[in-house]
Amino acid sequence: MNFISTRGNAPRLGFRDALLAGLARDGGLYLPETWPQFSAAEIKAMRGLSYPDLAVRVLTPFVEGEIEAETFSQIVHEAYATFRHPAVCPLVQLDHDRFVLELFHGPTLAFKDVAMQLLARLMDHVLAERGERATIIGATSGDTGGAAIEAFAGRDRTDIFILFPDGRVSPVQQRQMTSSTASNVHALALGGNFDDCQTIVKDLFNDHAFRDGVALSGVNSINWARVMAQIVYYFSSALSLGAPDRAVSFTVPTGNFGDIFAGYAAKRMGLPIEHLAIATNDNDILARALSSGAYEMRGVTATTSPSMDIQISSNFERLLFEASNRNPAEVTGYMNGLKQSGSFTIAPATLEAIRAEFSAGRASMAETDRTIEEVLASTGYLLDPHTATAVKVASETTCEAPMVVLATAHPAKFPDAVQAASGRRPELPVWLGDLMDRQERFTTLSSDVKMVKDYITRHSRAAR
Ligand SMILES: Cc1ncc(COP(=O)(O)O)c(C=O)c1O
Ligand SMILES: N[C@@H](CCOP(=O)(O)O)C(=O)O
Repeated sequence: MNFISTRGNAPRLGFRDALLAGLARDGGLYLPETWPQFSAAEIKAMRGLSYPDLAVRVLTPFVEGEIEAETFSQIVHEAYATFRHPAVCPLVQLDHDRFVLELFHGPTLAFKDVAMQLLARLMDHVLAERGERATIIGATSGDTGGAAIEAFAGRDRTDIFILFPDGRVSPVQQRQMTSSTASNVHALALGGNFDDCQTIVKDLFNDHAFRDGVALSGVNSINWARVMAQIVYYFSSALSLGAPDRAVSFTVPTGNFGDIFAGYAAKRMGLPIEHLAIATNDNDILARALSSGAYEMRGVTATTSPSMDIQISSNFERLLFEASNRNPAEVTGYMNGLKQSGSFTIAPATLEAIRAEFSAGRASMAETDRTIEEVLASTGYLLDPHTATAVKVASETTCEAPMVVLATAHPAKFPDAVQAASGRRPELPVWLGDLMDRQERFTTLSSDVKMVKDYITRHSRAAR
């Protein structure tokens, strides 16, 4: 299996090189040259597999020929042994046709752990095989950072630098990033918002001398392996609800579009998905884009679902590539427009192709609060604010198939917002009970690419 860039001007890579590359050298995002296919009979044969065994089955086509089968299976099993629920990603029924897919049973209580625990082990394996080191960079609006730090802490072949927007993440998210005692971890608090952090990350990848000089690698969902790992829970939940004999729909709280793009990938691979609904908060650029065809940046609003406070939704580029019949020139035109003027207009045929697969809706902060309160009152289930945006959008989505809402974070990551909405204060699990007493260690920098570059050059052991 080879991987190609959405911008059509970077080398095709095998899995291991794509894994280490992060962003393609032409500024695009890698994705598989062709989608692996599972027949209905093959999907039926997946019923009853444990989550790690299912992950091996679903992901093998992407890594075959690049990572030896037994090694891959061992890495996958180790990754999911870090989860505190035997099902890894359990499905909980809210009422007769509404389900919540709990993705927060990993070490940092967010869906990011599902991919990050695997990614870190895969990178470690490839770097050890090659006798190399790498500099890992990531931008976060709160959850990616904690999950990446947890997964990479103490790994000898990597130094990790996480850029987070100062004052715009929840106190729990911040402490998860800043309380690591590992010497290879660097939490950097930057002025500005998540988009500013993400832009710096992309600028560093696009500076080829710097990128090569520090062996830069990325852990955001611009890295194909992140999205790849997230495909598995679409399979696990759909299988529990009767796939392939019955179709399933999903509503996904969306920011950078990595999670929902994994759902799209599952569908391309043969999983019967009727509908994919994008849920946004007040930062509703995706909902506006699907409705009008104009992807237009406005200022970022700080909300009670901070991890979705995003305007530059990176993986939307992967969808534009797919929906344009894999036309790199069209995608490059859109991305140039976004860089130059903060907007682009999606061509009618491409927009139609997107609308055939996706719908989108938004939940304001007041609507999110009301949803948390109502669901607690009617079912006894406590939602986090990100998941609540999706429950609200799911309630407005018409489809035949049962609806699965992705629960992307544990409510205890956002105790103030959840308490304000519901009157109930969610507690951290016992094993994380001392988190807020742990010592913080982080560096504050201005949102300036040169300062970040200097900091990394001084602290990365991969710098040549
Ligand atoms: C809790 C939570 N929900 C939803 C999202 C949005 O996911 P994605 O960026 O993959 O669209 C994020 C951040 O990515 C998140 O941390
Ligand atoms: N919401 C994310 C933003 C980064 O998304 P990613 O999936 O591309 O890493 C976060 O919590 O950091």
